[in-house]
Amino acid sequence: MPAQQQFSVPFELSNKDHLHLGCLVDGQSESARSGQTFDIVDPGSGRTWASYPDCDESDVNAAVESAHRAFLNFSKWTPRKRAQCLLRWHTLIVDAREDLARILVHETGKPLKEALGEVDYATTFTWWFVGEAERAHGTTIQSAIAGRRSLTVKQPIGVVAALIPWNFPIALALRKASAAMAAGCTMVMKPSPETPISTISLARLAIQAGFPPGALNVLTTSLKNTPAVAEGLCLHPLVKKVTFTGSTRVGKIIASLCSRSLKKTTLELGGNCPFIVFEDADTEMALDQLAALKWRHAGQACVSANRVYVHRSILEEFVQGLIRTTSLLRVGHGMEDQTTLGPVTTLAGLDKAEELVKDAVGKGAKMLLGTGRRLAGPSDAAGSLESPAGGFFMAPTILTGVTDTMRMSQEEIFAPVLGISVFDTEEEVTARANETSMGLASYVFTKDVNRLWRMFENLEAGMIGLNTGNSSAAEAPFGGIKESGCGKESGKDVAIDEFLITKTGTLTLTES
Ligand SMILES: O=CCCC(=O)O
Repeated sequence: MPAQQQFSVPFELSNKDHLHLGCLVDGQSESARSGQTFDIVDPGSGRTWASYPDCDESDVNAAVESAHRAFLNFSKWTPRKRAQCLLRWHTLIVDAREDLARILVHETGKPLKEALGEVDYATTFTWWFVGEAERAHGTTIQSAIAGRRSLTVKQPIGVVAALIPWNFPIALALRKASAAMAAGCTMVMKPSPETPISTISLARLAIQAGFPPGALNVLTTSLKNTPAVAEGLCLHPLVKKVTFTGSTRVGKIIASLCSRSLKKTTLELGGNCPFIVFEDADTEMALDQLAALKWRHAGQACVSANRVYVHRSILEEFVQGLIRTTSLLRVGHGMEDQTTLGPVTTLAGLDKAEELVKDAVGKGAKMLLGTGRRLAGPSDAAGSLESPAGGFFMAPTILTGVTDTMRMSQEEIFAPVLGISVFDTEEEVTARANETSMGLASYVFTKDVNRLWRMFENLEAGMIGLNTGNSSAAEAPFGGIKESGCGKESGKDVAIDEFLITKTGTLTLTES
Protein backbone atom coordinates (compact mmCIF):
# COMPACT_ATOMS: atom_id res chain seq x y z
CA MET A 1 0.00 0.00 0.00
CA PRO A 2 1.57 3.36 -0.98
CA ALA A 3 2.36 5.63 1.98
CA GLN A 4 0.74 9.04 2.47
CA GLN A 5 2.64 12.19 3.52
CA GLN A 6 1.61 13.49 6.98
CA PHE A 7 4.15 15.74 8.66
CA SER A 8 4.32 18.90 10.67
CA VAL A 9 7.99 19.53 10.04
CA PRO A 10 9.45 21.95 12.60
CA PHE A 11 12.20 23.21 10.26
CA GLU A 12 12.82 24.49 6.74
CA LEU A 13 14.02 22.24 3.90
CA SER A 14 15.39 23.45 0.59
CA ASN A 15 13.80 20.42 -1.12
CA LYS A 16 10.71 18.87 0.45
CA ASP A 17 11.41 15.57 -1.36
CA HIS A 18 14.32 15.01 1.02
CA LEU A 19 11.84 14.17 3.73
CA HIS A 20 9.47 11.39 2.83
CA LEU A 21 7.01 9.24 4.70
CA GLY A 22 7.01 5.53 3.97
CA CYS A 23 9.46 2.70 3.75
CA LEU A 24 11.06 1.98 0.42
CA VAL A 25 10.58 -1.38 -1.30
CA ASP A 26 11.25 -2.01 -4.97
CA GLY A 27 11.64 1.73 -5.53
CA GLN A 28 8.13 2.40 -4.16
CA SER A 29 7.08 4.21 -1.02
CA GLU A 30 5.16 1.70 1.10
CA SER A 31 3.20 1.53 4.34
CA ALA A 32 3.50 -1.40 6.75
CA ARG A 33 1.17 -4.28 5.91
CA SER A 34 -0.49 -3.83 9.28
CA GLY A 35 -1.15 -0.16 8.50
CA GLN A 36 0.43 0.73 11.87
CA THR A 37 2.80 3.64 12.37
CA PHE A 38 5.16 4.78 15.12
CA ASP A 39 6.23 8.25 16.21
CA ILE A 40 9.52 10.06 15.75
CA VAL A 41 10.44 12.32 18.66
CA ASP A 42 12.80 15.29 18.51
CA PRO A 43 15.18 14.67 21.46
CA GLY A 44 15.78 18.42 21.64
CA SER A 45 12.15 19.26 22.40
CA GLY A 46 10.60 15.94 23.42
CA ARG A 47 7.94 16.56 20.75
CA THR A 48 6.66 14.08 18.16
CA TRP A 49 7.12 15.50 14.68
CA ALA A 50 6.53 12.58 12.28
CA SER A 51 5.10 9.07 12.06
CA TYR A 52 6.56 6.20 10.07
CA PRO A 53 5.31 2.75 8.98
CA ASP A 54 5.77 0.22 11.74
CA CYS A 55 6.87 -2.84 9.76
CA ASP A 56 6.73 -6.24 11.39
CA GLU A 57 7.86 -9.73 10.37
CA SER A 58 5.14 -9.90 7.67
CA ASP A 59 6.91 -7.08 5.75
CA VAL A 60 10.31 -8.76 5.60
CA ASN A 61 9.79 -11.23 2.77
CA ALA A 62 8.65 -8.69 0.15
CA ALA A 63 11.67 -6.48 0.85
CA VAL A 64 14.13 -9.38 0.68
CA GLU A 65 12.61 -10.87 -2.47
CA SER A 66 12.72 -7.48 -4.17
CA ALA A 67 16.40 -7.10 -3.18
CA HIS A 68 17.06 -10.60 -4.51
CA ARG A 69 15.43 -9.83 -7.89
CA ALA A 70 17.50 -6.63 -8.08
CA PHE A 71 20.65 -8.60 -7.19
CA LEU A 72 20.21 -10.93 -10.18
CA ASN A 73 20.58 -7.90 -12.45
CA PHE A 74 22.77 -5.55 -10.42
CA SER A 75 25.45 -8.13 -9.62
CA LYS A 76 26.08 -8.44 -13.37
CA TRP A 77 26.80 -4.74 -13.80
CA THR A 78 30.43 -3.99 -14.56
CA PRO A 79 32.39 -2.56 -11.63
CA ARG A 80 32.79 0.68 -13.59
CA LYS A 81 29.04 1.05 -14.06
CA ARG A 82 28.59 0.48 -10.29
CA ALA A 83 31.28 3.06 -9.52
CA GLN A 84 29.65 5.62 -11.80
CA CYS A 85 26.29 5.09 -10.12
CA LEU A 86 27.88 5.38 -6.67
CA LEU A 87 29.48 8.64 -7.76
CA ARG A 88 26.08 10.03 -8.86
CA TRP A 89 24.67 8.97 -5.46
CA HIS A 90 27.59 10.66 -3.70
CA THR A 91 26.92 13.90 -5.61
CA LEU A 92 23.20 13.86 -4.80
CA ILE A 93 23.98 13.37 -1.09
CA VAL A 94 26.52 16.20 -1.12
CA ASP A 95 23.89 18.43 -2.76
CA ALA A 96 21.33 17.46 -0.09
CA ARG A 97 23.86 18.11 2.74
CA GLU A 98 21.99 20.94 4.50
CA ASP A 99 18.59 19.22 4.44
CA LEU A 100 20.03 15.90 5.60
CA ALA A 101 21.81 17.66 8.47
CA ARG A 102 18.58 19.35 9.61
CA ILE A 103 16.80 16.00 9.56
CA LEU A 104 19.67 14.52 11.62
CA VAL A 105 19.37 17.26 14.25
CA HIS A 106 15.68 16.42 14.73
CA GLU A 107 16.25 12.65 14.80
CA THR A 108 19.38 12.43 16.96
CA GLY A 109 19.52 15.78 18.79
CA LYS A 110 23.11 16.52 17.74
CA PRO A 111 24.02 20.18 17.07
CA LEU A 112 23.70 21.34 13.45
CA LYS A 113 27.47 21.80 13.08
CA GLU A 114 28.02 18.18 14.14
CA ALA A 115 25.21 17.01 11.86
CA LEU A 116 26.85 18.77 8.90
CA GLY A 117 30.12 17.13 9.99
CA GLU A 118 28.42 13.74 9.98
CA VAL A 119 27.15 14.22 6.41
CA ASP A 120 30.66 15.29 5.33
CA TYR A 121 32.17 12.24 7.08
CA ALA A 122 29.49 10.03 5.50
CA THR A 123 30.31 11.15 1.99
CA THR A 124 33.95 10.18 2.49
CA PHE A 125 32.58 6.60 2.40
CA THR A 126 30.63 6.99 -0.83
CA TRP A 127 33.70 8.66 -2.34
CA TRP A 128 36.08 5.96 -1.08
CA PHE A 129 33.99 3.06 -2.35
CA VAL A 130 33.64 4.62 -5.83
CA GLY A 131 37.36 3.84 -6.05
CA GLU A 132 37.15 0.45 -4.36
CA ALA A 133 34.46 -0.83 -6.78
CA GLU A 134 36.97 -1.32 -9.58
CA ARG A 135 39.80 -2.65 -7.41
CA ALA A 136 38.35 -5.85 -5.97
CA HIS A 137 40.36 -8.42 -7.88
CA GLY A 138 41.12 -12.11 -7.64
CA THR A 139 44.57 -13.66 -8.00
CA THR A 140 46.38 -16.19 -10.12
CA ILE A 141 48.19 -19.00 -8.33
CA GLN A 142 51.29 -20.87 -9.40
CA SER A 143 50.29 -24.51 -8.91
CA ALA A 144 52.58 -27.07 -7.28
CA ILE A 145 51.29 -29.69 -9.74
CA ALA A 146 52.55 -29.77 -13.32
CA GLY A 147 49.89 -28.93 -15.91
CA ARG A 148 47.64 -27.31 -13.37
CA ARG A 149 46.66 -23.63 -13.18
CA SER A 150 44.64 -21.99 -10.38
CA LEU A 151 42.97 -18.64 -9.99
CA THR A 152 40.50 -16.87 -7.74
CA VAL A 153 37.68 -14.49 -8.59
CA LYS A 154 35.70 -12.28 -6.22
CA GLN A 155 31.93 -12.22 -6.55
CA PRO A 156 29.24 -10.30 -4.63
CA ILE A 157 27.83 -12.38 -1.80
CA GLY A 158 24.14 -11.59 -2.41
CA VAL A 159 21.42 -9.74 -0.52
CA VAL A 160 22.75 -7.99 2.60
CA ALA A 161 20.68 -6.99 5.64
CA ALA A 162 21.98 -3.86 7.38
CA LEU A 163 20.89 -3.02 10.92
CA ILE A 164 21.80 0.62 11.46
CA PRO A 165 22.22 2.44 14.78
CA TRP A 166 20.77 5.83 15.72
CA ASN A 167 23.95 7.61 16.80
CA PHE A 168 25.47 8.15 13.32
CA PRO A 169 22.61 7.03 11.08
CA ILE A 170 23.83 8.67 7.86
CA ALA A 171 27.54 7.90 8.24
CA LEU A 172 27.02 4.29 9.22
CA ALA A 173 24.31 3.63 6.63
CA LEU A 174 26.71 4.89 3.97
CA ARG A 175 29.73 3.06 5.40
CA LYS A 176 27.77 -0.18 5.01
CA ALA A 177 25.77 0.50 1.82
CA SER A 178 28.52 2.02 -0.29
CA ALA A 179 30.84 -0.94 0.42
CA ALA A 180 28.07 -3.45 -0.31
CA MET A 181 26.97 -1.74 -3.50
CA ALA A 182 30.52 -1.26 -4.73
CA ALA A 183 30.85 -5.04 -4.35
CA GLY A 184 27.65 -5.62 -6.39
CA CYS A 185 25.36 -6.58 -3.51
CA THR A 186 21.86 -5.29 -2.88
CA MET A 187 20.67 -4.36 0.59
CA VAL A 188 17.69 -4.25 2.91
CA MET A 189 18.27 -1.60 5.57
CA LYS A 190 16.57 -1.50 8.93
CA PRO A 191 17.26 1.84 10.61
CA SER A 192 16.77 2.30 14.33
CA PRO A 193 13.32 3.44 15.47
CA GLU A 194 14.77 6.86 16.34
CA THR A 195 16.28 7.59 12.91
CA PRO A 196 14.33 6.17 9.95
CA ILE A 197 13.95 9.46 8.08
CA SER A 198 17.57 10.04 7.12
CA THR A 199 17.91 6.42 5.93
CA ILE A 200 14.81 6.73 3.73
CA SER A 201 16.19 9.97 2.26
CA LEU A 202 19.49 8.28 1.38
CA ALA A 203 17.75 5.30 -0.20
CA ARG A 204 15.50 7.51 -2.32
CA LEU A 205 18.56 9.41 -3.53
CA ALA A 206 20.14 6.05 -4.46
CA ILE A 207 17.20 5.21 -6.71
CA GLN A 208 17.40 8.73 -8.18
CA ALA A 209 21.11 8.12 -8.87
CA GLY A 210 20.22 5.13 -11.04
CA PHE A 211 20.51 2.08 -8.78
CA PRO A 212 17.80 -0.39 -9.84
CA PRO A 213 14.57 -0.50 -7.81
CA GLY A 214 15.09 -3.05 -5.03
CA ALA A 215 18.85 -2.45 -4.84
CA LEU A 216 18.35 -0.54 -1.59
CA ASN A 217 15.14 -1.25 0.34
CA VAL A 218 14.32 0.21 3.74
CA LEU A 219 12.01 -1.23 6.39
CA THR A 220 11.15 1.14 9.25
CA THR A 221 10.10 -0.26 12.64
CA SER A 222 9.20 0.76 16.15
CA LEU A 223 11.26 -0.46 19.10
CA LYS A 224 8.56 -3.06 19.76
CA ASN A 225 8.83 -4.64 16.29
CA THR A 226 12.60 -4.28 15.90
CA PRO A 227 13.48 -7.78 17.26
CA ALA A 228 10.96 -9.52 14.97
CA VAL A 229 12.07 -7.66 11.85
CA ALA A 230 15.76 -8.17 12.67
CA GLU A 231 15.15 -11.86 13.30
CA GLY A 232 13.19 -12.17 10.04
CA LEU A 233 16.11 -10.67 8.15
CA CYS A 234 18.75 -12.79 9.90
CA LEU A 235 16.86 -16.02 9.25
CA HIS A 236 15.69 -15.32 5.67
CA PRO A 237 17.36 -17.82 3.31
CA LEU A 238 17.85 -15.19 0.57
CA VAL A 239 19.81 -12.93 2.93
CA LYS A 240 23.45 -13.97 2.61
CA LYS A 241 25.12 -11.48 4.92
CA VAL A 242 24.17 -9.35 7.92
CA THR A 243 26.00 -6.19 8.94
CA PHE A 244 25.12 -4.75 12.33
CA THR A 245 26.29 -1.83 14.44
CA GLY A 246 24.98 -1.69 17.99
CA SER A 247 25.37 -3.17 21.44
CA THR A 248 27.34 -6.32 22.24
CA ARG A 249 24.21 -7.80 23.83
CA VAL A 250 22.23 -7.51 20.57
CA GLY A 251 25.28 -8.43 18.48
CA LYS A 252 25.41 -11.80 20.24
CA ILE A 253 21.73 -12.41 19.40
CA ILE A 254 22.37 -11.50 15.74
CA ALA A 255 25.42 -13.81 15.64
CA SER A 256 23.45 -16.66 17.10
CA LEU A 257 20.55 -16.21 14.63
CA CYS A 258 22.98 -16.03 11.71
CA SER A 259 24.89 -19.08 12.90
CA ARG A 260 21.84 -21.26 12.19
CA SER A 261 22.55 -20.97 8.46
CA LEU A 262 26.22 -20.00 8.86
CA LYS A 263 25.50 -16.55 7.46
CA LYS A 264 28.45 -14.21 7.21
CA THR A 265 28.31 -11.25 9.63
CA THR A 266 30.09 -7.98 10.26
CA LEU A 267 29.50 -6.90 13.85
CA GLU A 268 30.51 -3.44 15.06
CA LEU A 269 29.62 -3.64 18.74
CA GLY A 270 30.08 -1.83 22.02
CA GLY A 271 33.20 -0.17 23.29
CA ASN A 272 34.68 0.66 26.67
CA CYS A 273 37.51 2.74 25.31
CA PRO A 274 40.40 3.80 27.57
CA PHE A 275 41.96 7.23 27.07
CA ILE A 276 45.42 7.31 28.66
CA VAL A 277 47.40 10.48 29.35
CA PHE A 278 51.02 9.95 30.44
CA GLU A 279 53.05 12.44 32.48
CA ASP A 280 55.08 13.49 29.41
CA ALA A 281 52.06 14.10 27.17
CA ASP A 282 51.28 17.38 25.45
CA THR A 283 48.43 18.06 27.86
CA GLU A 284 46.85 20.83 25.78
CA MET A 285 46.67 18.43 22.86
CA ALA A 286 45.28 15.64 25.04
CA LEU A 287 42.65 18.01 26.49
CA ASP A 288 41.54 19.21 23.06
CA GLN A 289 41.34 15.67 21.72
CA LEU A 290 39.46 14.41 24.77
CA ALA A 291 36.94 17.24 24.54
CA ALA A 292 36.32 16.62 20.82
CA LEU A 293 35.99 12.86 21.38
CA LYS A 294 33.98 12.83 24.58
CA TRP A 295 31.47 15.61 23.91
CA ARG A 296 30.89 14.57 20.26
CA HIS A 297 27.18 13.79 20.05
CA ALA A 298 26.92 14.13 23.85
CA GLY A 299 29.18 11.10 24.41
CA GLN A 300 27.08 8.81 22.20
CA ALA A 301 29.75 7.34 19.92
CA CYS A 302 30.94 3.76 20.25
CA VAL A 303 34.53 4.99 20.06
CA SER A 304 34.01 7.65 22.75
CA ALA A 305 36.43 7.80 25.70
CA ASN A 306 34.73 5.73 28.38
CA ARG A 307 37.58 5.46 30.90
CA VAL A 308 40.05 8.32 31.24
CA TYR A 309 43.35 7.41 32.95
CA VAL A 310 45.57 10.34 33.90
CA HIS A 311 49.07 10.00 35.39
CA ARG A 312 49.09 11.03 39.06
CA SER A 313 51.77 13.71 38.55
CA ILE A 314 49.61 15.75 36.11
CA LEU A 315 46.18 14.96 37.52
CA GLU A 316 45.45 18.35 39.09
CA GLU A 317 46.55 20.37 36.06
CA PHE A 318 44.63 18.07 33.70
CA VAL A 319 41.40 18.14 35.68
CA GLN A 320 41.48 21.95 35.98
CA GLY A 321 42.01 22.24 32.23
CA LEU A 322 39.12 19.89 31.57
CA ILE A 323 36.76 21.83 33.78
CA ARG A 324 37.82 25.09 32.16
CA THR A 325 37.12 23.90 28.61
CA THR A 326 33.98 21.93 29.48
CA SER A 327 32.43 24.92 31.25
CA LEU A 328 32.42 26.69 27.89
CA LEU A 329 29.97 24.18 26.41
CA ARG A 330 26.44 25.38 25.79
CA VAL A 331 23.67 22.83 26.19
CA GLY A 332 20.66 23.31 23.96
CA HIS A 333 18.58 22.33 20.95
CA GLY A 334 20.77 21.38 18.01
CA MET A 335 19.24 24.09 15.79
CA GLU A 336 20.21 26.92 18.12
CA ASP A 337 23.34 28.73 16.98
CA GLN A 338 25.13 28.77 20.34
CA THR A 339 24.55 25.06 21.10
CA THR A 340 27.69 22.96 21.37
CA LEU A 341 26.20 20.02 23.32
CA GLY A 342 22.86 18.55 22.31
CA PRO A 343 20.55 16.21 24.20
CA VAL A 344 20.92 12.49 24.73
CA THR A 345 18.94 10.79 21.94
CA THR A 346 16.78 8.47 24.06
CA LEU A 347 15.15 8.67 27.46
CA ALA A 348 16.56 5.21 28.23
CA GLY A 349 20.05 6.64 27.67
CA LEU A 350 19.33 9.40 30.16
CA ASP A 351 18.05 6.90 32.75
CA LYS A 352 21.20 4.81 32.40
CA ALA A 353 23.52 7.82 32.65
CA GLU A 354 21.85 8.88 35.91
CA GLU A 355 22.22 5.36 37.32
CA LEU A 356 25.93 5.20 36.41
CA VAL A 357 26.66 8.53 38.10
CA LYS A 358 24.68 7.50 41.19
CA ASP A 359 26.62 4.25 41.39
CA ALA A 360 29.98 6.04 41.04
CA VAL A 361 29.18 8.71 43.63
CA GLY A 362 27.86 6.02 45.98
CA LYS A 363 31.23 4.24 45.68
CA GLY A 364 33.26 7.37 46.41
CA ALA A 365 33.67 9.30 43.13
CA LYS A 366 33.64 13.10 43.42
CA MET A 367 31.47 15.22 41.12
CA LEU A 368 33.44 18.27 39.96
CA LEU A 369 31.12 19.58 37.25
CA GLY A 370 27.47 19.04 36.31
CA THR A 371 24.86 17.20 38.30
CA GLY A 372 24.71 13.76 36.70
CA ARG A 373 20.96 14.29 36.45
CA ARG A 374 18.64 15.29 33.63
CA LEU A 375 17.99 18.99 33.30
CA ALA A 376 14.41 19.61 34.33
CA GLY A 377 14.16 23.37 34.28
CA PRO A 378 16.05 26.65 34.17
CA SER A 379 17.22 26.39 37.78
CA ASP A 380 18.68 22.94 37.56
CA ALA A 381 21.89 23.59 35.63
CA ALA A 382 25.32 23.55 37.16
CA GLY A 383 27.18 26.85 36.97
CA SER A 384 26.34 29.02 34.01
CA LEU A 385 25.00 26.22 31.79
CA GLU A 386 21.58 26.79 30.33
CA SER A 387 19.01 24.06 30.83
CA PRO A 388 16.44 23.87 28.08
CA ALA A 389 13.22 22.24 29.20
CA GLY A 390 11.38 19.59 27.17
CA GLY A 391 14.29 17.69 25.66
CA PHE A 392 16.45 14.85 26.97
CA PHE A 393 19.27 17.01 28.33
CA MET A 394 22.05 16.44 30.80
CA ALA A 395 24.75 19.00 31.56
CA PRO A 396 28.28 17.68 30.97
CA THR A 397 29.27 15.90 34.15
CA ILE A 398 32.85 15.31 35.30
CA LEU A 399 33.79 12.93 38.10
CA THR A 400 37.18 12.20 39.67
CA GLY A 401 38.26 9.33 41.89
CA VAL A 402 36.66 6.85 39.49
CA THR A 403 37.78 3.26 40.13
CA ASP A 404 37.68 0.12 38.01
CA THR A 405 34.89 -1.46 40.06
CA MET A 406 32.39 1.33 39.36
CA ARG A 407 29.75 0.57 36.74
CA MET A 408 30.85 3.50 34.59
CA SER A 409 34.28 1.84 34.19
CA GLN A 410 32.71 -1.45 33.18
CA GLU A 411 29.78 -0.42 30.96
CA GLU A 412 29.44 1.86 27.96
CA ILE A 413 28.34 5.28 29.31
CA PHE A 414 26.92 6.74 26.06
CA ALA A 415 26.12 10.10 27.66
CA PRO A 416 27.91 13.37 28.55
CA VAL A 417 29.49 11.88 31.66
CA LEU A 418 33.27 11.74 32.00
CA GLY A 419 35.06 9.94 34.81
CA ILE A 420 38.75 10.32 35.61
CA SER A 421 40.91 7.62 37.15
CA VAL A 422 44.50 8.02 38.26
CA PHE A 423 47.46 5.72 37.48
CA ASP A 424 51.16 5.46 38.34
CA THR A 425 52.95 3.18 35.87
CA GLU A 426 52.75 2.07 32.25
CA GLU A 427 52.42 -1.62 33.22
CA GLU A 428 49.59 -0.83 35.61
CA VAL A 429 47.60 1.30 33.16
CA THR A 430 48.06 -1.17 30.31
CA ALA A 431 46.71 -4.00 32.44
CA ARG A 432 43.78 -1.89 33.65
CA ALA A 433 42.97 -0.65 30.13
CA ASN A 434 42.90 -4.25 28.85
CA GLU A 435 40.83 -5.53 31.79
CA THR A 436 37.56 -5.53 29.83
CA SER A 437 35.76 -7.88 27.50
CA MET A 438 35.60 -5.02 24.95
CA GLY A 439 38.27 -4.10 22.43
CA LEU A 440 37.06 -1.35 20.12
CA ALA A 441 39.40 1.65 20.41
CA SER A 442 42.08 2.92 22.82
CA TYR A 443 43.85 6.27 22.98
CA VAL A 444 47.34 7.08 24.27
CA PHE A 445 49.04 10.44 24.79
CA THR A 446 52.81 10.65 25.34
CA LYS A 447 55.78 12.29 23.59
CA ASP A 448 57.88 9.13 24.01
CA VAL A 449 57.83 7.35 20.65
CA ASN A 450 59.07 4.09 22.14
CA ARG A 451 56.23 4.09 24.63
CA LEU A 452 53.73 4.92 21.86
CA TRP A 453 54.97 1.92 19.92
CA ARG A 454 54.78 -0.36 22.99
CA MET A 455 51.28 0.80 23.80
CA PHE A 456 50.22 0.31 20.18
CA GLU A 457 51.35 -3.31 20.42
CA ASN A 458 50.13 -4.01 23.96
CA LEU A 459 46.67 -2.45 24.05
CA GLU A 460 43.91 -4.89 23.19
CA ALA A 461 41.73 -2.97 20.74
CA GLY A 462 41.05 -2.88 17.02
CA MET A 463 41.94 0.81 16.70
CA ILE A 464 44.60 2.70 18.68
CA GLY A 465 44.77 6.50 18.64
CA LEU A 466 48.39 7.59 19.19
CA ASN A 467 48.31 11.24 20.27
CA THR A 468 44.89 11.54 18.66
CA GLY A 469 41.32 10.98 19.74
CA ASN A 470 40.12 10.25 16.23
CA SER A 471 41.02 7.08 14.31
CA SER A 472 37.90 7.00 12.11
CA ALA A 473 38.51 7.48 8.39
CA ALA A 474 37.16 5.99 5.17
CA GLU A 475 40.67 4.89 4.15
CA ALA A 476 41.47 3.11 7.45
CA PRO A 477 39.93 -0.18 8.63
CA PHE A 478 37.31 0.41 11.33
CA GLY A 479 36.38 -2.38 13.73
CA GLY A 480 36.95 -3.95 17.10
CA ILE A 481 38.31 -7.15 18.60
CA LYS A 482 37.19 -9.24 21.61
CA GLU A 483 33.49 -8.63 22.35
CA SER A 484 33.54 -5.39 20.35
CA GLY A 485 32.84 -7.44 17.26
CA CYS A 486 34.33 -8.85 14.12
CA GLY A 487 34.95 -7.71 10.58
CA LYS A 488 36.09 -4.35 9.25
CA GLU A 489 34.23 -1.44 7.74
CA SER A 490 36.12 1.08 5.59
CA GLY A 491 39.75 0.79 4.53
CA LYS A 492 41.39 -0.67 1.45
CA ASP A 493 40.33 -4.20 0.37
CA VAL A 494 39.15 -5.38 3.81
CA ALA A 495 35.82 -3.53 3.84
CA ILE A 496 34.67 -4.49 0.34
CA ASP A 497 35.86 -8.06 1.00
CA GLU A 498 33.19 -8.31 3.72
CA PHE A 499 30.62 -8.33 0.88
CA LEU A 500 32.46 -10.65 -1.51
CA ILE A 501 33.03 -14.36 -1.79
CA THR A 502 36.29 -15.73 -3.13
CA LYS A 503 35.86 -18.51 -5.69
CA THR A 504 38.82 -20.70 -6.65
CA GLY A 505 39.11 -22.09 -10.17
CA THR A 506 41.47 -24.98 -10.93
CA LEU A 507 42.27 -25.85 -14.52
CA THR A 508 44.09 -28.92 -15.79
CA LEU A 509 45.75 -28.25 -19.13
CA THR A 510 45.49 -30.99 -21.68
CA GLU A 511 48.83 -29.86 -23.17
CA SER A 512 51.66 -28.41 -21.14
O1 LIG B 1 29.68 5.16 16.94
C1 LIG B 1 30.38 4.61 16.16
C2 LIG B 1 30.99 5.15 14.90
C3 LIG B 1 31.70 6.42 15.08
C4 LIG B 1 32.78 6.64 14.03
O2 LIG B 1 32.69 6.15 12.89
O3 LIG B 1 33.74 7.33 14.37
